[in-house]
Amino acid sequence: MIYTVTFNPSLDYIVTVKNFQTGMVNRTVDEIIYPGGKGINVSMVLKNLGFDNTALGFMAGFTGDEICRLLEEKGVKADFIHVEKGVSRINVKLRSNEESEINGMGPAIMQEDIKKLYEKLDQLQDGDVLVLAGSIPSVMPESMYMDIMKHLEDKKLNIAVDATRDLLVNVLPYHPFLIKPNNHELGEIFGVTITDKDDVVKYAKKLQERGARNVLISMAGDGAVLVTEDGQEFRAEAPKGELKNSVGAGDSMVAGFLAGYLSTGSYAEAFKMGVCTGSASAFSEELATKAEVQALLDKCKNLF
Ligand SMILES: Nc1ncnc2c1ncn2[C@@H]1O[C@H](COP(=O)(O)OP(=O)(O)O)[C@@H](O)[C@H]1O
Ligand SMILES: O=P(O)(O)OC[C@H]1O[C@](O)(COP(=O)(O)O)[C@@H](O)[C@@H]1O
Repeated sequence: MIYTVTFNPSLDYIVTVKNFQTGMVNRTVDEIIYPGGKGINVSMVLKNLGFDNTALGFMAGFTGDEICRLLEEKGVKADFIHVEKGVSRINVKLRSNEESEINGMGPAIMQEDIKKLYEKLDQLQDGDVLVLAGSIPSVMPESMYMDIMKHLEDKKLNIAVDATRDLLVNVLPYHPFLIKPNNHELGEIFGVTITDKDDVVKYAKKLQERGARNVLISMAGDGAVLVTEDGQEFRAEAPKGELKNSVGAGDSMVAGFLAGYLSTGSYAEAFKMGVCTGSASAFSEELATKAEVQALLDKCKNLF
């Protein structure tokens, strides 16, 4: 089975404003709400690609109820823990001359809620895939994902982690199957700015030296790089197309990579599938469908 964990789900409120001006009243010309949060997006795309999975995590308040309702409407299996205080986030994605995001910090999660999550995770079996993705509420320790991996150390799981800074770096000694920082997040870890693919490979390998098995680095419109545990290295330019909504492109890439790997056992195929799923979501208003991904795979054979 595949499980995703989203500590900090969201409603993504995507608004378009012409010529956004700070300090002024701005009015939207388009607005839409999607369920979001990194693990949830991975679950939705895996479902679109035909991979049964369960979304785990924490929900709170009326926004949490709406996220659950939207997921049910989409047929995504979910088993969330409802926390007592606060509300799940509404993350604002502002599209104007530039894209800006305001992501909330999320409601507090109590120790007894964490205990309930561990009870669910204790049901995982050898061979299962677990995705730990996204930020955690600001009051929680940056060791959270590491603590989960440590707790599950005796099971033979493939664990993917998509997080930033210490939340990610702390898991490396526990040998995550996959990590997927983007090039900016990779640079942030080492205190450098990374733009070219030689540097991406250099720093991705440093994360492998610290324990990561496979490191997938996304570079938005500049493509992606993968370094694998068996010493292979893959680079690709991004597929060309009209950018419609990049929110969730990274999460789609994680879902595509896992789907590709689970169906073929090949890192080359997983990489292609990851890149094309990320781009198919970027070229679509909503998250990529299987047909959109397949069309891009067919069109982009020359990129790989
Ligand atoms: N503008 C774009 N054009 C083509 N592909 C894109 C674009 N933006 C994102 N993608 C695809 O989605 C993947 C993940 O995007 P990225 O923005 O790097 O992730 P994240 O959202 O995690 O920062 C990229 O590697 C690429 O394949
Ligand atoms: O948990 P974080 O890091 O605040 O990110 C949450 C946000 O990221 C998203 O999961 C999208 O992520 P990507 O664009 O990186 O794929 C949104 O749905 C959500 O609002």
